[in-house]
Amino acid sequence: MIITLTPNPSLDRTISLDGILARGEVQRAVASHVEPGGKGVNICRALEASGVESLAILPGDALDPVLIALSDAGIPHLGMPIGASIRSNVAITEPDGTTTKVNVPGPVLTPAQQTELIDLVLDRADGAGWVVLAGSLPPGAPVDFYADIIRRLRARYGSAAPKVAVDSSGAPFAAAVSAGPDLIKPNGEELAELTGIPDAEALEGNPSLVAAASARLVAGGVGAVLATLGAQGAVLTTRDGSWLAQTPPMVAVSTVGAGDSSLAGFLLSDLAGGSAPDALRQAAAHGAAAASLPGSTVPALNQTKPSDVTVTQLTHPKEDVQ
Ligand SMILES: O=P(O)(O)OC[C@@]1(O)O[C@H](CO)[C@@H](O)[C@@H]1O
Repeated sequence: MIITLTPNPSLDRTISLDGILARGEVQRAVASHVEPGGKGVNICRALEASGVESLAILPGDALDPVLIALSDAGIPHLGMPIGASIRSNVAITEPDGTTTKVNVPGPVLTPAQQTELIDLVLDRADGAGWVVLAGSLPPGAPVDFYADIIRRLRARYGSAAPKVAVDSSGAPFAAAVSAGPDLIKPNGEELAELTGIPDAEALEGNPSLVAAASARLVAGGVGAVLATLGAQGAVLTTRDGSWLAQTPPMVAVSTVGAGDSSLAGFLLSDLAGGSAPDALRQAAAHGAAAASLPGSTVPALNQTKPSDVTVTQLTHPKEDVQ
């Protein structure tokens, strides 16, 4: 069982253009998709598509379009009523795969609502294999919101605590990293920010540098770093080493949620007893399959092609991981 917490979920609208996005112009879209979203929600959608038991915990009223869509799709979820609408995020995709995304802040969670949400996660985590803390924080939540959950899960369940994965951004991500989660899933930009590397683009294009930066986080107490690098592939770093996964070149349809699908692929392989390189291979296969689908559509395991993924071991100075 995998529990995800999405404290700032969204209704994702993806608008497809048949040309280039023109700022300041009126343009006609050729298609539009609406899906329940937010990183943890997407992860549960991907796990559910592959028959893996999961529960999406999120703030949201029973009649909110996001919760209705989750019910209609048969995604197990637990919504905490907030008396406000879940935000709507917009993505605009161009034929060459370029995706422009605009995310809005979302409804405020009061301190009492934050406590209630955290208690839901702590209570439901009993016996879970993984708890995934995913996405931005809603306005009103303190930066150590995720870090606090990690510490409280470990205080409550001790050696039986579920493993914790985090995918967020900015200060809340950095604070969570300092609590030593079992897995983090940054993209290149987030990894650069977490490790103080000024040139994110140079980092993304250099897998050995990604491995060395990730190794510093592992040395600091993070269990593993799954860095997703878009077309450059993905790099997994653990105390045992680093591996690079690469998929055949492709033109993306929509990259929205590809990172979430990668994390879902990693988790489902890990739950099935896969080795670190196996889990990385499935993560890359899931990410590529997601990018080939419209909107934030998630692939099922049988839509992914792990045999197309090349996994190679990377070297980085051993002292970096001690
Ligand atoms: O604003 P956040 O919480 O950082 O990201 C939200 C979001 O962009 O993440 C998912 C894709 O990863 C989308 O479903 C959703 O709109």
